[in-house]
Amino acid sequence: MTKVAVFGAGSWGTAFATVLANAGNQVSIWGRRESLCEVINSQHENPDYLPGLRLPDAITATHDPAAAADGAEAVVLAVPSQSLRANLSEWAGVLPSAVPLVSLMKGVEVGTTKRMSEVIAELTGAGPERIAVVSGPNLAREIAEGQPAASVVACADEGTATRLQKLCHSPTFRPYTNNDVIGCELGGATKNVIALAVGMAIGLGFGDNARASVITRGLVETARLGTALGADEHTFSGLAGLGDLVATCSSPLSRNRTFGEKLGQGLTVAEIAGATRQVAEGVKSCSSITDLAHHHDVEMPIAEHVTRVVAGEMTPKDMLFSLISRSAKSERWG
Ligand SMILES: NC(=O)c1ccc[n+]([C@@H]2O[C@H](COP(=O)([O-])OP(=O)(O)OC[C@H]3O[C@@H](n4cnc5c(N)ncnc54)[C@H](O)[C@@H]3O)[C@@H](O)[C@H]2O)c1
Ligand SMILES: O=P(O)(O)OC[C@H](O)CO
Repeated sequence: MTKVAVFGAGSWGTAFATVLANAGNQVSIWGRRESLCEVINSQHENPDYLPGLRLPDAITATHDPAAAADGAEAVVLAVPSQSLRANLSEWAGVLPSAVPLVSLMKGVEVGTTKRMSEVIAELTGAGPERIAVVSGPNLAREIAEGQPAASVVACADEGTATRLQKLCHSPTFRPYTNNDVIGCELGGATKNVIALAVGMAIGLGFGDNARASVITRGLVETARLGTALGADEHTFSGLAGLGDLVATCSSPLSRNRTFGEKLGQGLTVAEIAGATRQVAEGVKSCSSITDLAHHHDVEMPIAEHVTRVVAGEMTPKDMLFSLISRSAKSERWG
């Protein structure tokens, strides 16, 4: 049986471990809290992130990164984007030197504006043929419940992507390969920011026209940034683009949409963040995505406005009416 290591015992790390186990692999999860690892091993459940769901027997958890990585034929990384650099500095010595490193993360590093695959390359020295990304419409709870979903395994090396595709193709999870790592990562990170805006519209009591308008124009600005950075524009109409954007902006399970909804209802960033242990990546990544847009001279009005709301410089209501009142133009991708 193939062993896969999953670093991160949160919602998605645990749900993706379930996919891997259901696809026939032995999975070792590294968890930050020893007490949670003990509960996963003894009760086959992750009560903090996926309460009430029984995990497959092929999943075990450990607080020891060397034990998690030992003998693994692939290493999956599922920690918050902004902690990845610090985490990899600690783990670099124990990660196997020749196996694929798979990012499940949907964020852009604050300060450096690096995508997660770039942080992985910098910290581990791995080449593009070893670094992959899994991204798509994959709300963790639904996946862990065994509800059907598709996703994308992106890697510059087709052979690596195909091997990883086989590792995670389960009876309910259908992965497609893609060689556009940049597009898949930017699709995943930017949809979180658009979901914040959609959530704000919902929190303000606006209806489906407002949501659909933000989703559609959000996809346009995501593709605009992506193509400026070298992504394939077709990626944005695929699972890691439109697919993930629609799932996230439609689902009450989305942490980013929910965060936006609470902003729209008048709560502050500090109040909302203080009330949850889960990460809403868009709250930090909105500023790095806006920075990326500035560096590449790309117009991203929704991301810009969300960044201002998160920084406390604008209210959600002012944001939506400011977006509407921008100078009128032609509908186009360029
Ligand atoms: N939850 C989903 O539905 C989902 C789906 C696809 C992708 N993702 C992405 O996966 C990544 C992980 O998200 P998640 O949903 O598992 O988040 P989560 O909030 O559910 O869990 C985060 C995990 O990281 C750990 N953690 C927090 N701070 C840490 C630190 N400084 N060092 C190490 N570990 C730390 C937490 O203890 C927890 O185990 C994010 O980038 C997210 O966007 C999530
Ligand atoms: O709960 P969110 O908002 O982090 O979104 C989860 C996934 O990324 C959906 O694909």
